[in-house]
This record gives sequence, C-alpha cells and structure tokens, in this order.
Amino acid sequence: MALLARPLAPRPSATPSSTTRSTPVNARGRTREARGGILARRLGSGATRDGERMPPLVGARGRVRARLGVNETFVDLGVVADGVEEEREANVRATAGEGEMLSFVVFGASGDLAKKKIYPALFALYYEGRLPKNFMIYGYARSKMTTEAFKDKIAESLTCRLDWSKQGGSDCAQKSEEFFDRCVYVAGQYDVAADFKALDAQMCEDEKHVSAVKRVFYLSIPPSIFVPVAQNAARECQCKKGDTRVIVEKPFGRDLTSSRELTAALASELSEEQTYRIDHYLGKELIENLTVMRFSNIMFQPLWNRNYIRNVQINFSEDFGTEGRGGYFDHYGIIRDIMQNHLLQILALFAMEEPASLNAEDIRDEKVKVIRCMRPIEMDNVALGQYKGRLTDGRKYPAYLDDETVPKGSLCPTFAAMALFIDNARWDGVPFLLKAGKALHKRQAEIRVQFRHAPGNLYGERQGRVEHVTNELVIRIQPDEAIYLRINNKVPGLGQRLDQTVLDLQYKSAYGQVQLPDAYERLILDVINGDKRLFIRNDELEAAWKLFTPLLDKIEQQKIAPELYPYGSRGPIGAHYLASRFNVRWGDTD
Ligand SMILES: NC(=O)C1=CN([C@@H]2O[C@H](COP(=O)(O)OP(=O)(O)OC[C@H]3O[C@@H](n4cnc5c(N)ncnc54)[C@H](OP(=O)(O)O)[C@@H]3O)[C@@H](O)[C@H]2O)C=CC1
Ligand SMILES: O=C1O[C@H](COP(=O)(O)O)[C@@H](O)[C@H](O)[C@H]1O
Repeated sequence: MALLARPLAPRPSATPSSTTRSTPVNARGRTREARGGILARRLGSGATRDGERMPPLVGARGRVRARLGVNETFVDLGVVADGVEEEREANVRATAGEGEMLSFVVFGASGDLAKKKIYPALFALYYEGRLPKNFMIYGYARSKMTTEAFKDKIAESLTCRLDWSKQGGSDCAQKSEEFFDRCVYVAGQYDVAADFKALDAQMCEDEKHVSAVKRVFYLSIPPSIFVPVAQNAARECQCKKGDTRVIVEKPFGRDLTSSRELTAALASELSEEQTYRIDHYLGKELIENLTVMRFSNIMFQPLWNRNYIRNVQINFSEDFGTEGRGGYFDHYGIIRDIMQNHLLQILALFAMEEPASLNAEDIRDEKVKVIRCMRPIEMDNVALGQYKGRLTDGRKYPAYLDDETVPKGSLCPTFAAMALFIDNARWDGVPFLLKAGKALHKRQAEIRVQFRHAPGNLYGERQGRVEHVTNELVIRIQPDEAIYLRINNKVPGLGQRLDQTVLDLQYKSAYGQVQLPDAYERLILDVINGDKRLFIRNDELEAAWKLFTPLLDKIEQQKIAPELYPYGSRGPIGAHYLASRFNVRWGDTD
C-alpha cells in the first residue's frame, strides 16, 4: 500500500452562480471536471463507480452548488432550495436503517486544535471506513463563517495518508468531497442558550429519520469557557435518541483546587460516564503498546522491578518554543503542560501492576493506585529552565521573553527535570527521572529503562566505562517509533573485546506498510465506541494534581528563577547535576 502524506488539492472557493474556473488537478491527477462528473452521477444514483452502495450524502445547509462536470461550471442552487432539502432528507432516510447515526460537534471549530488535529482525524476515520455510515459533523464557534468557508478551512489541513486508488478502493479526492458533504457550520455564542437550541434544532432535523443517535461534543475551546459550553450543551443539546458524550481537552485546571472546581462544575451537568478527558499521549501507538509489551512478553515480567531496573527516564523535547501560544503557556508552564499529564500518564502505565483485565476500569484502577504511591516531590529534586535567545549563522532564535504575549520578566519554566519515587514494593528506591522542555535541540519523546549491571566482574576489563555497559531498553514514542535494547556483545573476530550493540525494532522497517494512526484518530474512535481505557478518570486527575500542586505552589510562592538555556540547546546544566545526584546519566544526551 502506498503511503502518502500530501495536502489535498485546494477546494474551490464558495463563489456563487455559473462561475467558470481554471482546471486544477487533484492529488491523483484527475481534473475537477472529471470528479464533478463522478459526484454528479453519485448524487443521482447513490452508487460509486465501483458499484458499491455508498451512504447517500447529506448536503450542507446554506448555499448549495451542484457540479455538472461540464467546463467546470457550477450552478448555484440558492440558499437551501426545497429540492436540496428534500434530497438531504432522502439521504438521511436512506441510511436510517443502517445503524446508529453519529452527530459530532466541534465547539471552537475555528480554532487551532480543531484544524490541526480534529478534522484530519475525523477525515482519516471516515477514509478508513471507521465512522458510522450515517454521520454529520457540526462546527460551532462565534466566528461568522459560511458552511462553505468552514469546508475550505477543513480542506487546508486534510491529507491523504493512504492511496486507496492503488488498491482498487476509493480515491482521496472523492472521499474528501463525500466527507465535506457531511460538514455543517453553525455560528453561535458560547454563553447563549438560544444559540445552542438552534444547534439542537439543526441536529434534530438531520436526525429525524433515524431512531438511534449518538452525539459527541468536542470542547476544543480555551479552559475558561469549558463550563458554560458544557452547561449549554448538556442542557440544550442532550441527545434524545441515544447517548451524549463530551470530550474535554486539557488543561483540566491548573492546580488541585481549580481542577476540583472544574470537575464539580462539569459533574453537575454531565455524568462521569459521559465525560472523556483526553490526554493525546495515551493515543500514541507506542504508549498503547506499553501494556502489550509488559504483560504479553514473559521476558520483561521478571525484570520489571527494583531488583533489575536502576532508573527509568521519560523524556520529552521539542525543537521549537512557545511561538504563538505564549499567552496560554505562561499561565501553565512546562510542568502543567507536559509533566502533570502526558509524562505522568506514561509513568503510570509503565509502573502499574498488571490489571485484572483490559477493561477500562481495571486499567484505570491500577494507574491511580500507582500514582497514589508516589512520594511528594522535593524541590531539591527539581531543575527548572527557561530558554533564552540565540544568534547562530545570522539567524536569530527568540527568547521565551521575546514573545509579546508573555509578561515581562516572567519566571515561567519552559524546561523542567525532576526525580520522582514510587514508594511501593516493586519500585522502592528507583528514581523515575522526568524531563520536558521546549526550544531544545530536537523533537523527541521516549522512555529509557536503564538496568543494573550484571553481577560479578567476568568481563570487567573488556567493557570500558561502567555506564556504557548496563543494558538499556528504549521505547521511542516519536519521531520514528522504535523499541531497542542495548546489549553487550563480543566484537566479532579473534579477540575478546566487548562492545555495545542494539537489538532493534524500528517500526518503519518492521511495519513499513502500516501507516500509524494519529493519536487523535484512535481517541476519537474510542469515544465513538464508548471505550474509556485511554481517558483520564476523575480520581486519576485528582491524584495527579495532589502530587504536583505542592511543588507548583512552592515554585510560584518562592518565585524560583529558572536557569536560562540557549534556544536549540540540550537544556540547562542543572538537569545534569540533578541526574548525577542519583548516579544517573541522561540517556538521550549522546
Ligand atoms: N492547539 C493545540 O495544539 C492544543 C490545544 N489543546 C487544548 O485544546 C483546546 C483548544 O485549543 P486551541 O484550538 O489551540 O484554542 P484556540 O485558542 O484556537 O481557541 C479555539 C476557539 O475558541 C474560541 N476562543 C478563543 N479564545 C476565546 C475566549 N477567550 N473566549 C471565548 N472563545 C474563545 C475561538 O473561536 P471563536 O472566536 O470563533 O468562537 C477559537 O477559534 C484548549 O483547551 C487547549 O488548551 C490541547 C493540546 C494541544
Ligand atoms: O499537549 C501538548 O502537547 C504538545 C505536544 O504534542 P505532540 O503530540 O506534538 O508531541 C505540546 O506542543 C503542547 O505544548 C502541549 O500543550
């Protein structure tokens, strides 16, 4: 299967009435004229050119155009003409018997996350046949936008990952047009109940021919408006024909108190069952694989404890700063942005006991248990940093404080390293070293497990420096997903010299033909399927904030100044001193 990651051809702009255009060629080389013919035929017959019965498409509200496929001519059908409305109803009726309908609403539809992650994920799910046959996507935000402009916005970020045409399947451009036909934009305020009622009316209209509906609301909005939006959605837009589920984005508060307030406010409108707190790191392929690796391979089971593991490192680095998000970031800092959620979740999955089953509650029971066993974090076990500007080869890399949205003199850390301990029988005394930073020398996320030395000194003289001879298991989460194990090996030949080599599972070579899904694809699909394994339960959240809040309070109250490190460097020296206090070397500094 060919792997393609290419942007879609731009959509034609939404200008009305018999407009003649040039003839752009789509990613597959077919002109829009030809595609128009296919689309026109499909609209007429309900069948694809492969003869497969397709779910009929529900036309978008607002101005509707039909492509006739002749000289790129578009005929303006006016604002939801009667015929189109009938066709729309007929489409919904035709899929009415085909299982449950999905109505997916993106609140904050004009925003960054929606464009970067949510629409591409929804499209990929549709493309791969993972969405229910009958679905609609509603974008909701305050911005004034037509449905056509909304579709154009979505088109900017869609890519065709798999070229089905080479497999005899549907091609990307056709799929995307089908997808766009399911997208509708509704403008509204976040605190006006009447606007939510209007959204509900629109959905009810589209759902009227189906008996079972699932509504999913994605709160892709700033945390300051989580509560009013959840309230209005819950009060005005609850599904009357099935379940309503709400996806809440991080940050879930900024400390224990605000998190509790948020939880209570959401809980007064939505049950815990309906609430999906997303942490997209849990949707990453190698994080999903952690439990598989641990619990399905007997060779790891006896080693996974304090007797064999010397330390565990969980590292996150980005090679760019807070560009454009400084205002948000300064309110949170790197500990809240990355460590309290993404890295702690990884740690919990790494260190938890084997769950009774793969059931969501069993897994989350084990995660929360291990977080509750963690020792309070000592300030002495923490190193903080903030990036400063750098001029290299005539290019200027900005300091964090150069961002105009960041308050002058801010002490907000853009880097943190810390040693955590789990006071239970399995992990007693093993340092878990967490490190996260922005504007470092590379973008990478990984787990490193450094094992103890083999006892005895049989090969001592031939092994070189001590820290080079322990086994190290590396799980590289991104980029270039991989699992590799450093082992000692005899250098081939007549001598007796040892060196380190790797047993190497590179996903690209082992699973080259498989395109890894984006984390958001997996997580959105899980919400649709009602699988909560990869979502944060309220008691997990509470335990995570209990662990980090005292440290965050201290950092803020004592106004602890972060150590400056140059943009694009490996971070502050303090992180190395911290590791050396535990007789550890960061594994990612090679
Ligand atoms: N962007 C990212 O990479 C990530 C984002 N997140 C989280 O996802 C959520 C959405 O993020 P993102 O898309 O970046 O957010 P944006 O800042 O882009 O906001 C989304 C939309 O919300 C509306 N909005 C913005 N500010 C306000 C405000 N003060 N009052 C009312 N409405 C406002 C705007 O729409 P309009 O004005 O049209 O209503 C905007 O398009 C946030 O909770 C964020 O923390 C989490 C991980 C990564
Ligand atoms: O949640 C967040 O994650 C991104 C990093 O996500 P990734 O999947 O690209 O590794 C980070 O840039 C952002 O600051 C943070 O809010």
